[in-house]
Order: sequence, then C-alpha cells, then structure tokens
Amino acid sequence: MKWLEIAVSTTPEGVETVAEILNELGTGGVVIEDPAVLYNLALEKGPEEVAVEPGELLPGFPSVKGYFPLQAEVGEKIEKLRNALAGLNLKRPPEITTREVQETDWANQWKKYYHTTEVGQRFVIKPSWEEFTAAPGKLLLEMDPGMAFGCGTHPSTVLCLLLLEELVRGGEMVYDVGTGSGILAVAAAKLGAARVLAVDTDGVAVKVARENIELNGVDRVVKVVQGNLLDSVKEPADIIIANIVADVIMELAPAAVSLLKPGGIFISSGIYLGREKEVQSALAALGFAVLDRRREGDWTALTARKM
Ligand SMILES: C[S@@+](CC[C@H](N)C(=O)[O-])C[C@H]1O[C@@H](n2cnc3c(N)ncnc32)[C@H](O)[C@@H]1O
Repeated sequence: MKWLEIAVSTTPEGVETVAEILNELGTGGVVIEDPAVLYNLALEKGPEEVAVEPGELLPGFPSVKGYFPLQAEVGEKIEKLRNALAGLNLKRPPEITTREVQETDWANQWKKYYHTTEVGQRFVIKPSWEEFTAAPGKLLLEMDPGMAFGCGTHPSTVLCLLLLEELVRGGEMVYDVGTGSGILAVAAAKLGAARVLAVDTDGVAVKVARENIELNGVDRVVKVVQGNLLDSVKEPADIIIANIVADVIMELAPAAVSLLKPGGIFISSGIYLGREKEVQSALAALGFAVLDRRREGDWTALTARKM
C-alpha cells in the first residue's frame, strides 16, 4: 500500500502539538525525528550503537512525520493541517514537505529512537530487540509497540507509570482503557495487580498488546479485549487508568465512577495543555475528589478518588 508522508519541520516546543494535530487528522503513525535526541544518544552510546548515519547528526530542527493512505482526501488533510499550524503562533513557522512512501519504509523508522530507559524508581522499559539485564529489584517492561501507541517514553505514558508505581500495592482489579501497546497493563501486573483488563478500540493495538503481555509473562493476570471505553464491563474495579485525550476521558468518567469501588482510583492522562481545568471540573461534578495533578511537558495526569 502507498502512503503519503507529511513531514512538519518545527521547533522543539512545537513537536508535541504538531504530533497531536497529525493524530487528530488520523495519521497511521507519528515518527518524531529530533537531531538533538539522536545526537545525545550517539554521544551516550556511540554512533554505531544507535545506527545513526553521520549525516543525521548534523544540527537541525525536529521533524514530525505523519502517514496517510494515498487517497483523494489527503489534499483536504494537508489543508486542515496548514490551517491548524497557522493558528499555533510558534517562534518559527512550521514547514510542510510531502513524499510518497511504502508502508515498509516508515513502519520501522521509529526504532532508532527507542532504547532502554528507566522510569520512576523501579521500571526499566526495554525494546524487545535490545539486550539489557535489569538490576535486582527493578521491574522489566519488555516492549515491541509496533504500530500501537505506547513505547513508554511519551510524557503522558511516563506520568501513568509513575502514578501506577505509587498506587498499585498488590491484589487490585485494574482496568486499562486505551491500552495501545499494553504497557500500562503490563506495568500494573508487574506491580502485583491481581487482575488487569485492558481495552482498546483499535484492532492493531489489541493484537500488539496481547503479544507484549505474553512477552512479559503476565498473560495469566492481563486480559485484552477490543471495545469502546468500558462499555462491555460490569465488575467493580479498584483502579481505572486511561491515557487517551481530554474529550475521551470526560466521556469515560461516568462509567469510571459507577464501576469503581468506593475509595477506588481513576488515573486519567493524555490531557493536553489548557484542558486540565475542564477535565478536573467534569470529575468533580461526578463526585470524584481530585487528589493529584501532575505535569510533564505539555501534558497533565489527574488522580481522582471515588468518594
Ligand atoms: C495515547 S494511546 C495510550 C497507549 C498506552 N496506554 C500508553 O499509555 O502509552 C491511547 C489509546 O487509546 C485508544 N482509544 C482511543 N479511544 C478509545 C476508546 N473510546 N475506547 C478504547 N480505547 C480507545 C487508542 O486506540 C490508543 O491505542
């Protein structure tokens, strides 16, 4: 299948916003190429380790690339993108370039940016193709996100991992809504949750999450289902976690409040700059007590307790 790659060259501050716009336009995947990230990785690990061509280490602006099936409406997408970018008021106007590509050309590009990282006190996130021995006491999350969201380095995912580390004590029933690669479900299971139900609307995510759950040996604890929000769920939960976007979190909140046990916790992340007050008010109106508001870059995660 042929795809149109739409690359937006922008400032480091614009990267997350541009990625968000491309996601809202329905990209089949976002690749962020930041020369500074590659440069630091090459310094840390050596150029051979990160498989970077010398030319790629030249300084330059980050580029955010989205991929769209090459069909008639792609022109419309570019127009919408131009309008959304024009409203951003960035220090340097973003520049758009396009080219036709085969899926095989771009589907693995992100791998050169994905390396073993530690998050919080205990998590070590390791791409499945890298060799790494975690120190005793660490919790290894071995991931191959493929084309599903959730390699573990996005700020909204990092916030979720930090909150799970603080809140999962062992024995809980956890719902992971919008599981993507399954990373949060795996993390909850490794922290000792008794059972985890992971849900995603996207068939690719469901397949990838199941593979990652097996890879991490937590398939007895985690079940993955394809579905919308918590529509098919009846059993009460101790913790519900959702890293999606503000509008979807507000749509999910009424089901979350009715499914949580009294005192249960709703962790919501993926709330982009400027939307947190709106989500916080929606949670409070449903009777949640918002306990914690945590930020990483332009992203916020809220922790709320069912009273
Ligand atoms: C930002 S990704 C989060 C992935 C992973 N949980 C993480 O934290 O890195 C959001 C995921 O939510 C899924 N999603 C979006 N709307 C949904 C809905 N209404 N019900 C279930 N999943 C949904 C998307 O398909 C995507 O996989």
